[in-house]
Amino acid sequence: MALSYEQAAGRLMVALDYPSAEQARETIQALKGIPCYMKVGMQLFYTAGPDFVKELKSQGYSVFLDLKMHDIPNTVKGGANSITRLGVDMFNVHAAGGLKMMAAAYEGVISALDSDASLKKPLLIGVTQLTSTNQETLNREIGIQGSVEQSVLSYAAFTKEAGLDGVVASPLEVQAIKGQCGASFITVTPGIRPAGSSAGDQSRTLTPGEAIRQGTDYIVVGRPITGAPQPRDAAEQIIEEMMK
Ligand SMILES: O=c1ccn([C@@H]2O[C@H](COP(=O)(O)O)[C@@H](O)[C@H]2O)c(=O)[nH]1
Repeated sequence: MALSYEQAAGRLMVALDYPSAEQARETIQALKGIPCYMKVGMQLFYTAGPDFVKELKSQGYSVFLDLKMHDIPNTVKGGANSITRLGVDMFNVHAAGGLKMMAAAYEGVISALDSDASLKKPLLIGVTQLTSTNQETLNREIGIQGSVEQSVLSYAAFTKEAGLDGVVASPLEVQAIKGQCGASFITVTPGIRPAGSSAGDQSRTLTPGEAIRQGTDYIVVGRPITGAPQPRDAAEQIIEEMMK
């Protein structure tokens, strides 16, 4: 079924990969009124910090804090507790940290919710194989044998077992993930490239329309919007394509 404008925009996550809050604010201003998700990653968070997340929340945005935690379980539990208290709508950990680490992240979320009844439960997502990873990198450099899809599905199974809400994967793996883990298991898919745009460092890509037709829940788009001469026009074109 075709998506409405609101539905499509709500499934678009704009990656605010900027070196300063000021630069991110320019894009936020350009996109004003578009009810998209905002994704804050390492580059922006390490410079602008929790205050910037709070600023986005005060403007009414849904926020995905993409810090991809990967550490010992106790540390990740503490990190998940702090992130939950920040009030984000979604955050993630690397599935490569293992079942215990992911379960600890979940415990961190629950402990934060238990300590403050006003908090909302964020979606907790496991990163499978980065969308920049191709078959050769996986086998030769990362040292995991088998296909990228097999590895993604294996991580997705452990992510589900740990009680998380879904995974980050490429749009190429969405159908297999949904087939294995169920339709309600959330897929968040970067590696989105509108036709004709440069792949850059992304290896496993589809266009916005193709990703939606694969059944993904959220598409993550950075440079095709932030690097466009008119970011608002680029975002509107992507939303239009998602609605077809
Ligand atoms: O596997 C992953 C996980 C996260 N990302 C993040 O998504 C955006 C994509 O940005 P583009 O400019 O559209 O390539 C970026 O913030 C990544 O850190 C990912 O690409 N792949």
